[in-house]
This record gives sequence, structure tokens and C-alpha cells, in this order.
Amino acid sequence: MTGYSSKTDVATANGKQNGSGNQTGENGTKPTEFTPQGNHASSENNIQCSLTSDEFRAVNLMRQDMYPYEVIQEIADFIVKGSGIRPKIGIICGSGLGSLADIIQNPKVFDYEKIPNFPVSTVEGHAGRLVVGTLEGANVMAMQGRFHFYEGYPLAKCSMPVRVMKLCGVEYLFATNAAGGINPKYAVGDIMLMHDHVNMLGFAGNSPLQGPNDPRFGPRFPALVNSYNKDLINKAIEISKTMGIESSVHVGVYSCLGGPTYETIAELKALRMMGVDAVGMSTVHEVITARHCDMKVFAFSLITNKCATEYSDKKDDEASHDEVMAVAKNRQKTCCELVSRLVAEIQKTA
Ligand SMILES: O=P(O)(O)O[C@@H]1C[C@H](O)[C@@H](CO)O1
Ligand SMILES: Nc1nc2[nH]cnc2c(=O)[nH]1
Repeated sequence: MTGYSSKTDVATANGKQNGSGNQTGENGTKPTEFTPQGNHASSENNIQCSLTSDEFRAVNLMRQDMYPYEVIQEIADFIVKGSGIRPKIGIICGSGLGSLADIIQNPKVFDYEKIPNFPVSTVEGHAGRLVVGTLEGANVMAMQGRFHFYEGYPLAKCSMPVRVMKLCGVEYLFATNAAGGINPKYAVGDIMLMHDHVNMLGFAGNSPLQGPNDPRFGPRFPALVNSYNKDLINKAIEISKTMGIESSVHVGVYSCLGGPTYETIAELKALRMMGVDAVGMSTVHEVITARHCDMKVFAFSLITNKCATEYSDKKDDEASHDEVMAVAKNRQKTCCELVSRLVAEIQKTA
């Protein structure tokens, strides 16, 4: 694991304050040094590496998997001061659902590259911007672009922005995603309100909460049985009725796999046997992180493709990111309306 244990490590990992690599860490050890040729060498065991110093820093930055409370606080302060807004609701836009952030009024936009210590988005359909403003009179912040495990980011890094949201003042997390429909009753374009999940990455021993626990965020052993807020699910169902889309809205179980491959038929059969209705590559670690710090969670999947669960299913049932993006684009108006109306409900009762 490439976590860091001191502030010196934070600086090193980000190549910011420690660019020369010449500082001594809190534990007295010298961090990796960068030679003038661009190669780096450990002063203690003289390990040589063919990466240039910039490449080494980039890899380090990507693998950085622990963010101390103080670093998260600095990022949150940067956003709150820069926007002049303390958001109450945080929205994570799924693949192709970036328009959820476009409906925010009086937006203050932060490119991820310009936010200190923030990762960058590498996936098509994830713009890589944080948008802060108002929606239906509520202060909100939206991630137009999330981070996935398959991009090479550790889970703690994928969901680090959720902790930033928390320290910005966010009480409600709205997490959205594009997902494959496994439940045979689901059609492409349907919306599944998440009421539970199966954490496949957790089964494999991976968690965003792995490593030392900071009790300022939450407890060592958080319970997850009530992760998806029932009031918000019920409100969303009511809203779907007023929108006339209730027949295409379901309540179901989501599972996140590591990706970037879509699933084999045997895997999809196994997931179905486990009670999974929709499968994707995100959200679960964000929800775990949000529940750990006691945020209320609402999450939904837009079903962008139907998963083949029988070998006799047609060959053109193969998933593709182009299809995912196209379906999300088609359904973005409906998703935006659902989100706005739910935000309005929360704001009404505030
Ligand atoms: O960010 P989400 O979970 O919405 O994106 C899904 C999972 C992969 O990133 C991508 C595959 O098409 O869509
Ligand atoms: N894992 C996974 N992620 C998706 N995202 C959109 N569709 C799918 C899918 O079929 N499988």
C-alpha cells in the first residue's frame, strides 16, 4: 500500500512543496530523491528507476490512497472560500449524466486540475469539474466527473471527494451512475433507485475505509444496513408518479465491480443469483464513505444497457461505453428533473 504517514509524504506525493525531494520526513527518513538526470534513486538502498521525476510524481499522485483530515479540510476551505457557498447537497454525476451539474444556478466552476490535491478525471463522459451554486434554492455542489477504481485510483482516493463534500458542509449525497440492467424486468432507459448494494470489491478485501481510521470522519466499524435513506427513496417514488414515469422507475440492488471490463455471462448469472438488479463500476465506495461520516444518501442507476444473462441471448447484447453515453444523453432531461424535484423537497422541509 502506498499510503503516507506524515505531512512530508503528502507534499512528496503531490510534487508540490517537496519538489526537490530533499526534506527529511517526521520519522527521520529521507524521502526518495530525484537526480538532475530525471531518474530517481533512494539514498538508502540506491534503487534506480527509469521513470523521469515527473512520471514518478504522477504515478505517486495516482496511487496516493490516504488523505489526512487536514488535507481534506484544506481542499474544502479552498472550495468554500472560492465559491462563497456552503453547500448542503452534494451530487455525483454518473457517466453521461454531467448535465445534472449544468442545471445549477449561479455556478462557480472549479476544474479538478486547479483544486489542490485533487485527482483528475480520465474517462470520457466525466468532464472533471466541480460545480458549486444553487438548485431550487438549495446550496449544492456537483462533481461533473467521478473517479473509478479501474482508472488506477485506490478506492480511498476515488471517494475522497465525498469527505471534501462533508467538510464543505454537505449533509445529503446524491450519487448517480450508469449501470447494466440484470433484472429481466428492467428496460434500457429505466431508473433504479438504489435501496441496497452488494460490495463485490469489499468481498475481495478492498474498502475505501482501509487503513488507519480517523474518528473525526466516523467510527472504525460503521454499520451499513440503513445506508440508503428511505424517506428520500419514498419521496423520489412520489416524484416519479407526478412526472408520469413511475412504470420505468424501480427500487433495487446495485453492485460495483472493478471494471473496466463489462461482465461475462457467468458473472452476470452469479450476480443475479445474489439478488443484484443492476451492475456498474462506481458508487458503492462513495456511499460507504458518505455513511461513515453520517451523510444521508440517495442514489440511483440509469439503466443504460441490458445485460445478457443467458448464453442464448443475442450477440448484440454486448455492452459498450458508446451505448452507455448515448442512453444517458437521451435520459438526461428526466434525470435532471428527478434530481431537481428531490432537491426542492429537501429544501422545502429544511
Ligand atoms: O461513473 P459511472 O458508474 O456512471 O460509469 C459507468 C461505469 C463505467 O465508468 C462506465 C462504463 O460504460 O459507465
Ligand atoms: N460493470 C458495468 N458497468 C456498467 N456501466 C454501464 N453499463 C454497465 C455494465 O453493463 N456493467
